[in-house]
Amino acid sequence: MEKSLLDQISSPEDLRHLKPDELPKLAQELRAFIINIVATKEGHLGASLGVVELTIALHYVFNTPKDQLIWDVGHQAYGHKILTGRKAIFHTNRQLDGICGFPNREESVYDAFGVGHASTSISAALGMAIASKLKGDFNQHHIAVIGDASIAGGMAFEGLNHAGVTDANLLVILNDNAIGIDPSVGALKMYLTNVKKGTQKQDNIFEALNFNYFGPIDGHDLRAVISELERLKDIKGPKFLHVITTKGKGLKQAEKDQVKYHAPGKFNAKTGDLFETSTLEQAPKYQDVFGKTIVELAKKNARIVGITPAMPTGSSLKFMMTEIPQRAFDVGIAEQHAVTLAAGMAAQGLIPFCNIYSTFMQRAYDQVIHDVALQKLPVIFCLDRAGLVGEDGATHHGTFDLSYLRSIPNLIIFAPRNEIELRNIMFTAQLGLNQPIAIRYPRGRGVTIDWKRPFESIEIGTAAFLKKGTNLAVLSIGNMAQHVTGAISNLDVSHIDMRFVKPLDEPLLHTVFKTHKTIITIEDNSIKGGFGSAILEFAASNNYTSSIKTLGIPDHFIEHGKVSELHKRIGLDAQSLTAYISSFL
Ligand SMILES: Cc1ncc(C[n+]2csc(CCOP(=O)(O)OP(=O)(O)O)c2C)c(N)n1
Ligand SMILES: CC(=O)[C@@H](O)[C@H](O)COP(=O)(O)O
Ligand SMILES: [Mg+2]
Repeated sequence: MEKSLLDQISSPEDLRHLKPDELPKLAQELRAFIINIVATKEGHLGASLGVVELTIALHYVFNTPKDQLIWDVGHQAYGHKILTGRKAIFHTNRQLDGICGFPNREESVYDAFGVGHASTSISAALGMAIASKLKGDFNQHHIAVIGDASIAGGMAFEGLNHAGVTDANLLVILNDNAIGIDPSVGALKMYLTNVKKGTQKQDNIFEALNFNYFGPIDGHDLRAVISELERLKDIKGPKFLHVITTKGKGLKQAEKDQVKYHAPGKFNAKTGDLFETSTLEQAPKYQDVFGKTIVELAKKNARIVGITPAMPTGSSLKFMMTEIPQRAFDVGIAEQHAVTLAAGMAAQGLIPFCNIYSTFMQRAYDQVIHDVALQKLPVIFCLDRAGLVGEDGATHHGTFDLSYLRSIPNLIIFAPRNEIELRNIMFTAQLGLNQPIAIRYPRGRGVTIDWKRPFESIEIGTAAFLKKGTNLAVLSIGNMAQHVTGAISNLDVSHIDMRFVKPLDEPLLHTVFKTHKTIITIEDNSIKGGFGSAILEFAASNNYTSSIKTLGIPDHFIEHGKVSELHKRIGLDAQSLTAYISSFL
């Protein structure tokens, strides 16, 4: 049987030997290959389908890996991975010990920069361009490919602003498909829509920033994209190419329902139809408990507002955006702005629930300290995707929040062990705490099917004694309590769900330390500086000499894989915990 074009490509070198009129067939094959693998192995789909032609054109025209190609976020880089020597292992994408779902410098020389979080590509590419120049290499190209939602992130603008006053050999390609995970928002989106209509070319915002602006061009017209890139190669200095694409291109359902097919889960590769899994008799996702509870609370309390930076679907704030649109805000990929916006609202007496994935909150650290905590503004942070998130891997695990938040004065930190606790702390927080609170909860489903129970308020700084035993006490935080409950069912040990990392339930801790010789802390946050560290500090400052063991995320970045596999690997699954705890009895 004749080899397909895709089978003949083990590196972009091979691609560059193809004739231009062979490229559309290659695009077809590449698209089919991505669809086939993602249909069974899961992952991000729509974004990679949308840039198939652009990916081929970039590797065809530029001399990668010498020329540096940087994908913003990197969820659209599947075609890039497949064309750069990873076709044979692409079926391991995002799986334990398989390749990473995002470009990763350790994985390939073609992955010029590690990504996962949005809006970093322009700064990174500019840094490389400046470095090339300082090293005396004037022939290297530096290309950042950034989406329309990511270019609205503050950091992207900071990069453009700097690049515009340099003579760096930088090409920024805007992949404009008018959608992020959810529809793009904001004035820039409206501006780009007008540019596409041809009404706003003369006062081009990118030209105003000293970029040479080209486009917009059809990003699925391979011939047009290649000829434009060839032309731009010879133009020095900062250049901007505006490319119009369709997210999900080539799969009917993915083009039609771009939100669902951003990362659709398993689907039928032939028909494109999703495999619906029954959710009957399953506990709800934490995100849905958040989304439904905020609506319930906001209907009774007109001061409640909801904020999400570009994750209405992922956070389930979309429920409030549908039911109470005037009080629910998607601010785009703008975590820093989301936090300070919440601070401003709180300063005026509103009750903002600011929902940010734990990993993306890392972006807004100064805003949490300077704009919220220092002024004791009662913002309610809901940090979704805390702990290990699974297949997105190291860039996305929410395993640092307890460490980076715990040192901030005035901030209450709470982690629910189940959905009821999440509801009740949301209820408690909106009653008025006069200070900010961070509520962190995990990705995925909880444990309580009948989660919608009447609200009960939670006394700040109180733990829950779940099991009484002798000599050894396990102190857990958040949904790690579920692992511990499973692990100790046959052991004579105490189990306390501490609930609050700050303030700690000190009266209860005094009792625990006085009555147990061994204390084991368990968290799905970094061991360094997290919940266990708080207990160590408590013991040291009270001169307790009990033996304290801290379990949690070890001091290295955790790879991708199923959450259950990762927990097992680091000894946080119930079975490993049983063995560990038993060794002290
Ligand atoms: C700092 C940060 N916030 C949020 C996200 C989650 N996220 C991943 S992709 C994405 C949308 C990106 O849209 P766009 O740049 O237009 O690319 P497209 O998916 O359309 O190709 C978002 C919000 C992220 N990765 N990083
Ligand atoms: C690429 C990216 O950052 C998002 O698409 C992320 O993968 C979403 O994660 P969830 O699936 O947990 O919403
Ligand atoms: Mg987009």
